[in-house]
Amino acid sequence: MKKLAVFVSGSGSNLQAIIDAIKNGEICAQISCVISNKKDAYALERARQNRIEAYYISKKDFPNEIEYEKYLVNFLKSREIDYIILAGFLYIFSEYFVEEFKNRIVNIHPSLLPAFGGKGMYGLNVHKSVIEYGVKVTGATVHFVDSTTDGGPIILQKAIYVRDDDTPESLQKRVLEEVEWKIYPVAIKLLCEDKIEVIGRKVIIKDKEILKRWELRHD
Ligand SMILES: Nc1nc2c(c(=O)[nH]1)N[C@@H](CN(C=O)c1ccc(C(=O)N[C@@H](CCC(=O)O)C(=O)O)cc1)CN2
Ligand SMILES: NCC(=O)N[C@@H]1O[C@H](COP(=O)([O-])[O-])[C@@H](O)[C@H]1O
Repeated sequence: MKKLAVFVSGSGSNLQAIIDAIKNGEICAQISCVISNKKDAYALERARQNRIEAYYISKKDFPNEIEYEKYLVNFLKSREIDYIILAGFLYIFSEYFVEEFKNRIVNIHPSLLPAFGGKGMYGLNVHKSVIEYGVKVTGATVHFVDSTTDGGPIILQKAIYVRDDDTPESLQKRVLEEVEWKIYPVAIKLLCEDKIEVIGRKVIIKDKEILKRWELRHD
């Protein structure tokens, strides 16, 4: 059974979707720990409610970023973590950390990358930019994490239409409910079942049936 570490900074609704998918047997994995860099993140409470080890570990408590990341690497390796799941985690890892877990860190971003990604693009900021730009479709992207910000190989995407009367808040709610909470558990299931192959920037999903079932088929 694969061991997951989930990194969070906020309310943890994506964490909850993953917890629920494990509980209902969709994902065969164990969340070994939840780690947040925000002490008051409700996601930590969600972990505790589900008897998952919850840790507040912040860069602020280390002399610099590299010491923070070295601590995290040792913390994760000592627990023999297989995959690192970023779920609203608002810290950008250096190349050092990413290389320690190459193609074993995934992230969900609330837009159709590469649009509306990069530094400063997180949470409501993304949906504000989407509405201001006037695009007709948006959605979410699950991708591998590399040394860039939001530029890693794309695993899954799903689109929804932007409505004329959407606010950033209404759009965020729909992207979470209709896209994120669906595609992230599917992506993690595929990862844990070794059904994802990465060839350069291309990501091949080796289980077309699950994509069809979740209307994520792309060929
Ligand atoms: N090396 C990588 N690390 C991370 C990635 C990544 O793709 N590569 N994804 C992010 C998550 N993310 C978007 O999906 C993201 C998170 C945070 C930011 C950002 O600009 N953060 C601010 C600080 C925000 C705060 O602390 O309140 C900043 O760094 O100035 C952009 C994108 C996770 N890590
Ligand atoms: N760039 C990263 C980013 O913006 N991530 C976004 O933060 C939110 C976290 O919500 P949650 O804490 O309820 O899962 C989610 O919408 C996720 O896509």
